[in-house]
Amino acid sequence: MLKLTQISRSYGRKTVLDAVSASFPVGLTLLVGPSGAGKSTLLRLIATAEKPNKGEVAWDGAALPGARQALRAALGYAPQAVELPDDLTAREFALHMAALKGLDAREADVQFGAITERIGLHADINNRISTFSGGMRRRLIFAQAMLGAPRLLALDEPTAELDGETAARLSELIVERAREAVVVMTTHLADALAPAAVQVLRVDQGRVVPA
Ligand SMILES: Nc1ncnc2c1ncn2[C@@H]1O[C@H](COP(=O)(O)OP(=O)(O)OP(=O)(O)O)[C@@H](O)[C@H]1O
Repeated sequence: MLKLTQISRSYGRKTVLDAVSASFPVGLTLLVGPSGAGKSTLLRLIATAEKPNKGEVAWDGAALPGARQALRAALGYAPQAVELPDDLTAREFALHMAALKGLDAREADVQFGAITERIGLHADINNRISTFSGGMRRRLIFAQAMLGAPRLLALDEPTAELDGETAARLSELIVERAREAVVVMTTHLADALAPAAVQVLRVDQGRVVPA
């Protein structure tokens, strides 16, 4: 379980999140809200890619920073925009990410094969990332986040830029993982996944409230 208590985050004078409290149990939590509302900011705070100005993040009942390593060890994170190493093949990149997570290389390779098979990327895993389209890059970012069966999965618009069928395949994997993991996902298209979610939270004007 992930818990945020009275979290605030500002950029300069702009307060993006204002004393936000929320709990994220095992299952799928969807974060919705208008563009620029702070959904990605909230996800970066959860993924420890950024620190709040105020407030507390707790994982498994223990507060950060003490619990930061435990949270990171449990984390799979698919940010919205990230620069990928164009010279590597998708598989090389995935194995690099797996090594950073401390996963066994052979096991990670098998997992990467299975995940990419499910999301229609398998035929391309030995191709250089430089040849990848936007949708292929997004699927690769998603696939690396899923390595190691993370107990905490933070996904920023994972189905953006994907066609309906591919988005549905990703969604299936997300829902499967959410059976045993805390999954927090931002989306502009909550309708399709809302029935599978334990909660839908709306981020707007500094607040996070049930949608
Ligand atoms: N590093 C930063 N420096 C300054 N301002 C930032 C930074 N990151 C985010 N912001 C601002 O914080 C606000 C929230 O941005 P965020 O990306 O979290 O919104 P979002 O809800 O994810 O939007 P979208 O749905 O368009 O992805 C925006 O006004 C954005 O300009």
